[in-house]
Amino acid sequence: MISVSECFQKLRSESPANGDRRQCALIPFITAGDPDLDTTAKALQVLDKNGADLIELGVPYSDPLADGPVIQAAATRSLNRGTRLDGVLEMLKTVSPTIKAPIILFTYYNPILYRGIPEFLAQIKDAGVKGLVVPDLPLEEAEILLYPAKEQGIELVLLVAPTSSPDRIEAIARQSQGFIYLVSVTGVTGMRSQVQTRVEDLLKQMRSLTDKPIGVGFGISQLEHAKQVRSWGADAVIVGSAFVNRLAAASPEHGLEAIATFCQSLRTAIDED
Ligand SMILES: O=P(O)(O)OC[C@@H](O)[C@@H](O)c1c[nH]c2ccccc12
Repeated sequence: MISVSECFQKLRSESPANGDRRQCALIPFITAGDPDLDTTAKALQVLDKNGADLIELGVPYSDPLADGPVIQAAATRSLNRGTRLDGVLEMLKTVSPTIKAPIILFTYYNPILYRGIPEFLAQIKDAGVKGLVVPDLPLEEAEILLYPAKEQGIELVLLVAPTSSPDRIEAIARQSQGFIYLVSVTGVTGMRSQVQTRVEDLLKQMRSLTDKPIGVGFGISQLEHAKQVRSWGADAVIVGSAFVNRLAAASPEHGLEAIATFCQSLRTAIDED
């Protein structure tokens, strides 16, 4: 499995010479263990086969402060089933060699601190994880995680909020590894009726500060949203709640079918001229 950065380099190298029709990565997010870890393993393979370039996998947590109702409910269901980090990593160890999309693990900071940074990083590396997002890790503390992660070949992706000042955006862009996660709206994750046009300005502003890939997430739930974000020049479109919602269907089989179809339709929408 290639790294997060290599994945974006590959996409850029595949973009047409004129450069304006950049390839845009599709990054789905799902919550591990919802409805169960077997289905998560299958879901990762389904997403990989249906157009995902990278995949975000959320470790369920009891206090997901940055998450909206859909992902909070998924985390609760998963925790109630007994999903724990060790089980997620054990599942990943068997699945990651079978998929090409780099896995980006999503976890809040507490579980990392509880396990200890060196131990945590060694275990996720062993499981085949290539990227890490810790939504509640402030930039000021990112370094204590960023450098040890780098040593393990794991790229720590930092988040830019729409309210971040230009200086802060510049500092985050400099530190972020793999790509920069531009959060499109203030508030929590969750499907919204449209993407804020402010994202277009923010993307332009960030382009002038860095040439690192920029992924846009939060509220993207329609094919139109994905096309719009891509037309604004994003290097990746991140979709979470809309996948989590579809996976939580009447049965695991229905859920897997639903995310396969949705992933394929997003892929087509993003690649269309
Ligand atoms: O769910 P949305 O609105 O599509 O947004 C993606 C988001 O779910 C995913 O990237 C994510 C899940 N949990 C997070 C916590 C913080 C930032 C981002 C996330």
